[in-house]
Amino acid sequence: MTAQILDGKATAAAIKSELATRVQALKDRGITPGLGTILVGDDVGSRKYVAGKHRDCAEVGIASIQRELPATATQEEIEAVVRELNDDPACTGYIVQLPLPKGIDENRVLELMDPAKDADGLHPMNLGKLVLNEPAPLPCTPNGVIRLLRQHGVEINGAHVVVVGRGVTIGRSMPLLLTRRSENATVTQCHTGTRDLAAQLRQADIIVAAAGVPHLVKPEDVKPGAAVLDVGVSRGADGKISGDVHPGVAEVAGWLSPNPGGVGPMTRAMLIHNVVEAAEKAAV
Ligand SMILES: Nc1nc2c(c(=O)[nH]1)N[C@@H](CN(C=O)c1ccc(C(=O)N[C@@H](CCC(=O)O)C(=O)O)cc1)CN2
Repeated sequence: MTAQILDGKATAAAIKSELATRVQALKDRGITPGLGTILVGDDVGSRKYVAGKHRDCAEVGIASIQRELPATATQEEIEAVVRELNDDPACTGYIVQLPLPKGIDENRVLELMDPAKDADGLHPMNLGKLVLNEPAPLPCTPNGVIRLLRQHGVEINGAHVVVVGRGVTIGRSMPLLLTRRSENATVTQCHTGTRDLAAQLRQADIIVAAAGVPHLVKPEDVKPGAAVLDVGVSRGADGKISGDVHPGVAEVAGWLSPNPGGVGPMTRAMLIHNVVEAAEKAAV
């Protein structure tokens, strides 16, 4: 078996094209959405991701507001920029690129954001709304995973999904999205404390690998025909990306998201989606 590719690049391009039409409709009413980003430090990956987010903004007609601080920035300096974007009317939504440098209280920074401008869906109020099933911006990577599966006709309803990872940007909220009535999946969440990960993986109809451990998911751990989403990113000294999924999985899985070119572009498309939705909501 050779897996069908879950093409994040093409799917994201189609979503962005539809969003560009909605941005134009807002502009026709005199409203220009603006995405702000706060980047702290010099992590190569974070810098690339933020640059990609601003390229997407230009592509769909959203204004860009970029704030950068050095790795030595203090908690107070970062919080001052958060307050500035909270108060800036040109900034209709923004994100704080994660992770923040060691020693910075990430949660305090996220809590300080105006929840109405939280384009990532990571403010505690918006995560709480997700738990309560109330409308809120959805975390971008988990939402991108679901859109990618739907676009390629992978059955989520009734599927057993194994999520590997418990980080704030995906692992924590992925099960919440998957177990909504609209998705109706059964989820097992695994992490570094899971005793026999391979045994859990072998039960899965869908695997979402977001551990950040290169080639953690091996071909022999995958049920033939399963859908495998490679979310984790480990970057070598040469800047080359290794995903969480061993390349041999392509011979066993029914569907596989490439990395790069899978969930990454979908994360960015879902961010633009959140910015457009927030601007439309504010315009009513
Ligand atoms: N505030 C946030 N921080 C982080 C998030 C997030 O959703 N919000 N998620 C990840 C990183 N991430 C988003 O910021 C992200 C990861 C990957 C990509 C992407 O387009 N990747 C490309 C490859 C790019 C490259 O060459 O390195 C791909 O997969 O094709 C975009 C965004 C952690 N932080």
